[in-house]
Amino acid sequence: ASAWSKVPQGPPDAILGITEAFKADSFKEKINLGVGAYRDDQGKPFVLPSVRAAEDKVVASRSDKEYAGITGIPAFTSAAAELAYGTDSAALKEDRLVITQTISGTGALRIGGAFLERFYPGAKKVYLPNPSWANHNAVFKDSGLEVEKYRYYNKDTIGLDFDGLVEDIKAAPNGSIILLHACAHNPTGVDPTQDQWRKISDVMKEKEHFAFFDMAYQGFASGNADQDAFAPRHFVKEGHNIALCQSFAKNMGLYGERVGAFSLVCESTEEKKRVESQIKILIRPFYSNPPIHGARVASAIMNDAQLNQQWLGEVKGMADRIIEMRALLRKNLEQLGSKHDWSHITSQIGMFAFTGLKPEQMDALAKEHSVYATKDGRISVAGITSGNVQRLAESIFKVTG
Ligand SMILES: Cc1ncc(COP(=O)(O)O)c(CN[C@@H](CCC(=O)O)C(=O)O)c1O
Repeated sequence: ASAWSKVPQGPPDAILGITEAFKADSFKEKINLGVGAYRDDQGKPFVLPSVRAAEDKVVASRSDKEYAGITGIPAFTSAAAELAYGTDSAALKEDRLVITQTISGTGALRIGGAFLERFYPGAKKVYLPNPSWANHNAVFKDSGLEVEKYRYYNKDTIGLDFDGLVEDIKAAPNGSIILLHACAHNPTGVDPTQDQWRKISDVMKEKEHFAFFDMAYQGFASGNADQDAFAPRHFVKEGHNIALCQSFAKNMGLYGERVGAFSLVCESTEEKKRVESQIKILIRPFYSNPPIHGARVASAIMNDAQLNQQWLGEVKGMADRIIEMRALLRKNLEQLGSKHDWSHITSQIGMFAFTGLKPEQMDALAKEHSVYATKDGRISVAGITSGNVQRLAESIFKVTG
């Protein structure tokens, strides 16, 4: 028998599988609200002009194609660190930060998970918000960590279950690893307020928990990169030595270039050196060293004052279009006479709206209306355009009454 005769058929990916179903639909007015990837008002993928300009510079430089170091392109990682932690960060000034380039945000999470599995002194278990990004579970399980949940979302208020969150964080054994979405929570679009983040930081300090931040949407949530990084920066100011995962897929539109970074705030430069040596030992047998093109483009943007300003303006433009589509969808639903309260569509933030629709209603949207999104009721607002918002509202109205 073949070596693989025992290999079982696996299910399609909860998120990426939606695009496959969308592509298979021949209806010309079909709408894809599945994958969290930005689209312009014509529903087309958007390559930021600042990225095109930076890419032209990179190509014109005729650089060689030598290996990068194991932790990637230094000009990229130092700029990524400044973007995330802020130029005035004590961790940067005191040279206490380990940072490595990674294969986008997923790679950052995986390297982080693998490092914690190998070296975390406490329980090898990570607490994820309920719900969280569909891939978090597998990333940490495959890293060899156990996965638990903490309450995050209140389905009755379609808002944050803050009391439940605090209770579960307090109930976790001291020194637990807690995963936190820095901004634009996926899939709910519900973020703690700054005051709630302050409270979470206090509770986690009391419990000596380890804060593991996933920041996949910096700049993309509010349109302001500093505002979106409030939580990790506050935690570092409060003395938490955090882990942080960055993705440049959404805020730079570098999806397929796979540009990201993983960083760890350490106690001292001496500790940083030891930790960095082990991060390199961990990465080397994984993929040895990262791809250079995307990181060079991101570095060319962040290290050039004019391109960086242009980029930040373009990120704000994307965030603004998302916010506008939220308002349009809510308005259309209300104009159709829907009796439901749709205020969460405009109060949520970032790429996604958590509609509150049930799996069978999401199935109906796909089967009867050619509107594709994940079964949990999440819609990628970036897939909404001024051209399809009316049909989308009508479709949602029909399945929710
Ligand atoms: C919270 C969170 N972390 C990490 C990632 C990983 O992004 P990278 O592309 O590896 O940088 C995503 C992307 N989630 C989007 C995109 C599609 C996907 O990978 O699931 C989504 O949820 O639709 C995310 O939403």
